Formats: sequence, C-alpha cells, structure tokens
Amino acid sequence: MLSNKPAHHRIWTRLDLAWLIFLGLLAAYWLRLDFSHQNQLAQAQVQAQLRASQAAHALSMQVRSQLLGINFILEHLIEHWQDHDEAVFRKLVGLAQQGIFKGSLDVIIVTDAEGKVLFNSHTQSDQPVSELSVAKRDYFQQLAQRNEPSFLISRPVRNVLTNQWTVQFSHNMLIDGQFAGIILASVPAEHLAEAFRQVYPAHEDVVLLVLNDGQYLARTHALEESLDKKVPAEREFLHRPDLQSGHYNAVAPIDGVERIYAWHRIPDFPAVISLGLGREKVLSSVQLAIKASKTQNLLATILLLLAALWITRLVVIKAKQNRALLQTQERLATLLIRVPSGVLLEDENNRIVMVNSTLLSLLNLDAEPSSLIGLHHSQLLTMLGQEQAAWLPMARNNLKQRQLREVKDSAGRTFEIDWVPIRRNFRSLGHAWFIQDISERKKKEQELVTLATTDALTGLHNRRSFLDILQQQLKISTPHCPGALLLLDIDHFKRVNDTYGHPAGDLVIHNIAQGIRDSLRQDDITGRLGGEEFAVLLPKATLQHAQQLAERIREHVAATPTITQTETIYVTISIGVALLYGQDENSVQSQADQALYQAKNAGRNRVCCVEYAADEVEQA
Ligand SMILES: Nc1nc2c(ncn2[C@@H]2O[C@H](COP(=O)(O)OP(=O)(O)OP(=O)(O)O)[C@@H](O)[C@H]2O)c(=O)[nH]1
Repeated sequence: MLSNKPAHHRIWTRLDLAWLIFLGLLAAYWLRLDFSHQNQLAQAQVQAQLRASQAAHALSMQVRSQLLGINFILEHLIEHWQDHDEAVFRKLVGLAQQGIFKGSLDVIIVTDAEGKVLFNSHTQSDQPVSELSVAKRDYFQQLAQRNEPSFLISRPVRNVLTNQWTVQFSHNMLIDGQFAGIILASVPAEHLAEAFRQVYPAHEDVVLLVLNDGQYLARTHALEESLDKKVPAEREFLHRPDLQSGHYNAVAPIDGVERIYAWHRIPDFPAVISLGLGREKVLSSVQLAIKASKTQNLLATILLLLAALWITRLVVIKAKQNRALLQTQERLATLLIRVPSGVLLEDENNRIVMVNSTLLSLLNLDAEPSSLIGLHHSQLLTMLGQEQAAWLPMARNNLKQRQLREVKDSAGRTFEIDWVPIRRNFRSLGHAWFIQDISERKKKEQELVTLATTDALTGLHNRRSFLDILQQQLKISTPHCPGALLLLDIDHFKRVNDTYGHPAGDLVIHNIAQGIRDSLRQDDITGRLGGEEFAVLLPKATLQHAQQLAERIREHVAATPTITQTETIYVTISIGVALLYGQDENSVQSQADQALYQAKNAGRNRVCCVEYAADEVEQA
C-alpha cells in the first residue's frame, strides 16, 4: 500500500540533501572566489612594490649623480679659490650656478677657518662682503674637525632673506692638510621637490629625500609641513643600516594617504630616496575588476538560486503528481482484481499496460499479471492456446468503434469479447479488451426466451411465438412452395372435462400435442393457440401434402387414447387447412378457421381445406 507520509518525507529528505549540497558548493565557490580576489590584490601589490622599488632605485641613481656633480663643482671651486683670482672665481661660480640643479642654486659662500664669510655669491665684486659668520652652524663645526676632504649635506634651513627652505651642501677646504674654511652651496628644497614632482605629479604618489637620520630634505607634496620634521621612527631604513633597499606599506602621518613605499639608499651619500605609490590608485583597476567580478557572480548566484527554487517547485509538483498517479494506479489495481470481467489494457503500440488475474484464468494462462506488463501483444498470443489466441487478434489502432462479439470455446462456454478503443483528441492512446464468461447468462436468456415462447402445458410454441413464425413464413412463401397452416381443435372437449375432470383434460391436451409433434418433420412448427386449439405450420408444403399430413395427424390422435390411472379416454380432432402463399396473417388464419368450422359442422373428426380455384390449386 502507498503511504503518504513516508513518500512525502522521502522527497523532502532528498530535496534537503540536494539543497545542502547546492548551498555547500555555492559557499565553496564564493570562498574560492574571495581567495582568488585576495590573491589578485596581493599580486597587484607585489607588482606595485616591484615597480616602486625599480623606480626608487632609478631615482637614487639620479640623485647620486646630482650629488656627485655638486661635490665635483665644490671641489673645483675650492681649487680656484686657492688661486686668489676673485674675477676668475666669480666667473666659475656663475658657471657653477648654471650647472647645479639647472640654475636653481640659491647661494655659494666661502668662509675662512673661523667661519667668517669671505665670499658670498649674492654680493657684487665691487661691494664689501657683509660681516657674517657660520662658525656656529653644525656643518661648519663638523667639517672643521675633518682633516680629509669631506662633503656634507645638512638639514634644511630657512633662508633669512627669502624665507625659503634650503638644503646646504658644504665641503671643507684644506691647505697642507690644515682646515682653511668651507665652501657651501645652498639649494631651495622646493627645487629638489619640483624635480621629483615632474616624475610623480599625482598627489597620491610621493617621493621623499631624507637624510639617514630621517630628516626630510625634500618631499613632493606637503613640503612646508615636512621640512622641519623627521620620518616616523619605525621606518625600516632608520634602524636597518645593513639594508640598502626595502619596502613597506604605511599611512603617511602628514597627509593621511595610504601608500606602498619602496626605499633605496643613495650610494656614497648619507641619504635615502623613498617612493610611495598611492595604494588606492595602484590597486584601483584590480579593485574595480574584483568589484565587477563580485557583481557578476552575485547575479549568477541569484539566478542559480532562482533556478534551484524553480526546479524544487517542479520536483515537488512532479512528486505530488507521481503520488497521485500511484494512488490512482493502486485504486485501479484493486478495481481490476474485483471486476468480474477479464481486463487487458494495451497502449497504442500494443504493449500490455494492465491485465487482471480474471483474464488470465479465462484464457487458461498460468502466469502472474505483473509478469505480463510491458510485453507486446504478439508475445501474449504465443503464450496462449490456439483457441484463446483467436479471441484476441492484434488490435488495429485505426478502428474507432467498439467491437463486441461472442465466441464459444470447445467446452461449450460462451464468452463475450468487448474491444474498446481509447482515444483522446483524435489520437489513439491504446485499447482495452474486456472478456466475460456469459455462459450462465446465455442459459438464463435462453430459458427466458423459451418461457416467453413456449406453452407450459404442452411444450409447443405459444400463440404469440407461433404467430411470429407464421408472419416470417408468410414473407418467404412462393407459389411452388406455398406452405400451409393447419388449425386443429379437439372435438367436444367440454365433455372430456365434464366427464373426467379438468386434470384429465390437461393430460389429454398434453398427449394430443405429443401426438401432433410425433406426426411431423423436423422443420414443421407446432403451436397451441389457446384452450384445446392447436396450429401447425408446414413451411414448404403443397395443398395435397398438407391435406395428407393433416389426415395422418387426425388418424393418429383418434387412434391414440389418453390413459389415466382409472380411465382410457378417446378423443378426436377436427382440422382446417389453408395455404400461406398470397395471404397475410389475418386472412390465412381466417381461411383456416373457416375450414375448421366446416370440419366441425360436417360432423367433426375430419380434415377440411379451403376451396381454391383450379389455377391456384395447380400452382400449389
Ligand atoms: N382441461 C382443460 N380444459 C380446457 C382448457 N382450455 C379450455 N378448456 C375447456 O375446453 C372446452 C371447450 O369447449 P367448447 O369451446 O364449448 O367446445 P367443445 O366442447 O370442444 O366442442 P366443439 O369444439 O364444438 O367440438 C371448455 O369446457 C374449456 O373449459 C385447458 O387448458 N385444460
């Protein structure tokens, strides 16, 4: 039996499992996608670091060559200062101003060993040099203690006249190994920053030039805010003197921008170049691609979820339909078992769809109904005996009308075979056979027919049945075979009843009926029209033949008494004869009746015929 709950439960268990797997796969996909996005970001960052590192290295080389140039110019000027030819020296200073940072040199100063300014490029040759001393400056004090040629880059200082930040490049002068003063070139920090800005103009990117102690010398952006500061103490290059280059990510405290930094020490000089690329800008294309990928995947996921919901709905509907179908099949199967007919249902390809055990027993087939499902009709026929196979010819699907027929088997049983086509919208869906053993029904029908057409006392045709046959016979009678109607009536039967009683009278009637039947041939028909009146139909008889037969009957009745326990009863009969041809039911009866009347009037126990014209008799 079908059970609703388990089937329902089963389908939901399967769906739950499918959803679990589906959602698990989706989650795994998204985790993998996220991992891949992180990877892309990391790779983009590594590439940015690489780019920054290469660019920082190139910048450091460029700055180094600039510094070497300044150093060379200062050394060259020192040599000429010691020649004491101020005119030539001033000319060389003019040339140096052109050479150092493309004319951005602020000032060149020469001092004596005490720090007193002996030459100032701002002072014209015909003017006295102002009384200035740099003796207290760091760079002077450092250089004063060195007895080998030394080049110093000092932290930026504000020019008191221009209020500009300037970076001081200084070199000591030695005469016979003794400190004899310094030469100093001052360059605006803005100029250094501008040189870098030309390469990295965007404010997201930054180039820093710092001393090894972290002091800013130049910064492409926010220069003013940075020049009197140092870079944050945690920067790698401050505490890893062993490293020549490196990189780090940081949010600059000056402008709050997050950058990917790569730094490089400037070979031979105590300074570091650091290039920071704006992280957001560098990664923006990758982040955009990731965002687009996430959007596309989200849409695809939503579509997949919608599709999965739709499929779930279809599966549930299908499962419900299947369950309903199974229940219907089960009901049908129960019906098939109970139905008294044998049922065989086939599809449009003559494949067995349904069969019940009643059919198998009617066909004398020893098999389980389920074993026949799916078999072709021809396979079923080979399993059947010849007789049964003939009952179920291969169905023709073009037949549209029900076919009903009766067959008899060799055991005398009658079967009704009903073939019903199954069609829908002009299309054949198959057909069904219903087979019923109707032997009993047939027997009962026959009994009813007999009851309806037979006289109970004599077993002869009753009046209605006899007249029906007479009517048929009248239609087929011909001049050569006219046929005849005999009306027979027992003579003085009232006396028999009166004398011997009614039961004895019945016996007489019964015996006379028997006598009449005994006198006739197989084809002749006898009936009791009522009371003591009988009729005989001789289908092909001529008048002469009918007369002879009537006479024989009359003689037989007269010579055959009815013997009861106490009596022997002799009776006679009178007979009227009429020919069928050319008459209808009423006229032929009327003629035979008149002939009978004549026989009665003429003394009874005789046969009288209708008197026909000579040509009529000849024909007969
Ligand atoms: N026992 C018996 N008597 C019947 C039956 N049917 C009719 N009868 C009797 O048959 C008799 C017929 O009588 P009538 O018609 O007078 O004719 P009849 O006495 O035979 O005289 P005729 O025909 O003139 O020779 C009646 O007494 C009926 O009661 C029957 O089925 N059984």
